[in-house]
Amino acid sequence: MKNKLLIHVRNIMMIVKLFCTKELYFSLGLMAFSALLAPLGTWLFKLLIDDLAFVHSASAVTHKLVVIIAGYTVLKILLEWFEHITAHINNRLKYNINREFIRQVNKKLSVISMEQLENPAVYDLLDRVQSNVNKGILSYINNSLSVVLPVFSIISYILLLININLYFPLIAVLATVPYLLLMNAQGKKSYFQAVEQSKPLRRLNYMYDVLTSRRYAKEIRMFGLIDYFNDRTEEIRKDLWKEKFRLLLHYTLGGAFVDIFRNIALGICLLMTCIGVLENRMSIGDVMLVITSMHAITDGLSSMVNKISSMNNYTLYMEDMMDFLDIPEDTGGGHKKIVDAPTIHFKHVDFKYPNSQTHTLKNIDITINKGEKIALVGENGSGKTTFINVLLGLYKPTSGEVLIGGDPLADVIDDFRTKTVCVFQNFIKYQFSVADNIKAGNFGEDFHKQSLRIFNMDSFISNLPQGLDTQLGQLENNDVELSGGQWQRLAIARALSRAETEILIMDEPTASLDPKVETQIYEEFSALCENKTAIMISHRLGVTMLCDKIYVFDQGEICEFGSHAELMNRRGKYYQMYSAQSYLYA
Ligand SMILES: Nc1ncnc2c1ncn2[C@@H]1O[C@H](COP(=O)(O)OP(=O)(O)OP(=O)(O)O)[C@@H](O)[C@H]1O
Repeated sequence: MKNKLLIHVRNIMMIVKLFCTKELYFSLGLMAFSALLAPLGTWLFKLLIDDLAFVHSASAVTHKLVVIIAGYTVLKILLEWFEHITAHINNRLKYNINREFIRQVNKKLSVISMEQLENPAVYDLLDRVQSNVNKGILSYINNSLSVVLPVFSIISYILLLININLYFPLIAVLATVPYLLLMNAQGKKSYFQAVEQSKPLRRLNYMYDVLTSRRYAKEIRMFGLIDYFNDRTEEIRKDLWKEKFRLLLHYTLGGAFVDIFRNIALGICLLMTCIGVLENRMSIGDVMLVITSMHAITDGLSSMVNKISSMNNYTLYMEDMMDFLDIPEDTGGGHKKIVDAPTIHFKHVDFKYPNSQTHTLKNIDITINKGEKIALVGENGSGKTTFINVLLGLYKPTSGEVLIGGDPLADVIDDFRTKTVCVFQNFIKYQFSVADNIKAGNFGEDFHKQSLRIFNMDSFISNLPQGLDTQLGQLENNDVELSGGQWQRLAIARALSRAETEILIMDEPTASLDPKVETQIYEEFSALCENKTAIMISHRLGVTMLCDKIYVFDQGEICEFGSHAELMNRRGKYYQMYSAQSYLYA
């Protein structure tokens, strides 16, 4: 177990490095000043009571009394002002930290390798980071301030109390020890509970999503699944809360028990002070001062202990943040090497998904030359999309190698990705304007308008209410929702918007298109892919006739390849698949 103090120092340094702003220093200064002024108020109040004890008529209001009341009033005004200003600065501080935190997490998320994202332990960590660390960092900072600040006022109150009785501060400190032990134990328990509950919580959030999301609404209603999902959600929620309530009950009972020590300590000091007043050794003002100071010391210490224990608790969340920042990144190799000729060579590639027992790709050994038009066909689950994932460097081969122009993919991946566009099977339907949807394919930059000429995209867009500026989706009332096929056409237009693309990959490009647009795509195919390497995955074998070569996948292996004519002559798997669909192309 590492030294906790060192861990706190390291965490605070990380926070300061990542998030520190002038607001933090200003807020710290104001809070320290307020903490020093508070005991001064108690002391003025004691003087006031002692003075009053000797005044017997209104006319005898002494000059000293007026000065004390004025001083006390000014002090109170100042303290309240500081409180308001600190609250305002803290809000700005929270906003800055929040913004910076989200930026850091998003930056990291975008470079975590796909293999890591497949790992359930990493997924749990991401969940914990996203749901806890934001809160954790803010609490950590607030707590570290709150640990330091009471020190000033506690010392001032101890000095006030020592004047009355040397042992009172010691009694106050000892009375807080049980609280320290309790808080330490509870902080650890609640973290481990959070870790344990992260999996069922993720399932619960998924169920909420299924129940409330617009995209599932149709199916949920049609299959009458509301009660079924509500019951399953309730089951998970009940289990989670049973455990949470158990821990909360421990907190409540433990808190009630340790409070006894603090109140007994206060009782003892009060009794000794009252005896002192009766014996004329102490004043009435001293009684008020003892009560206020004892409360201030025990509350201050409890709050410090509470904050330290929360810091320990949040240290574990901070550890999550550190682990998160340490997750290996898919930096794309970080190489500046340029792809000369984008010849793709899969050299005896095997691939297995991280959580899978079997290989999804087996001994794939093919070369795709620059400018070739390739079709990948095969039954569902035969490995076509996985082949593309490995080609794009989203997953690394388990064995074998992918070479681009003779260089290992990792060495040229940055340049390869700028020269390659892919329309994924589950492409994103951005709830942006049409123009922004297309720009997303061109690194967010303006695009070449001729990319819209394909299969009448330009006339389709000009018929939309605001043309290229039409907002798509369902975020606002006037947004326009497209059909599945229209979204798919837009996704293809997005892919073609980047003029310098050399490799065009399309996974099921015509799946949602009507036969008219599909035919149009086939007619325009050569123009679309002019001078480009094109790789198409398709179950509709009409497109394969336009390709130079067809690779037939079967259970992760390439069982046949050749041109349409060659494969038809061969009368193997491709022939069977094509014959089954031939009525479509008659
Ligand atoms: N992330 C994943 N983790 C584990 N196994 C996966 C993952 N993605 C796909 N698989 C498995 O890999 C196999 C090949 O899937 P892939 O998506 O490559 O097939 P496909 O030929 O593209 O299928 P389809 O024609 O249905 O799109 C399937 O058995 C699938 O279950």
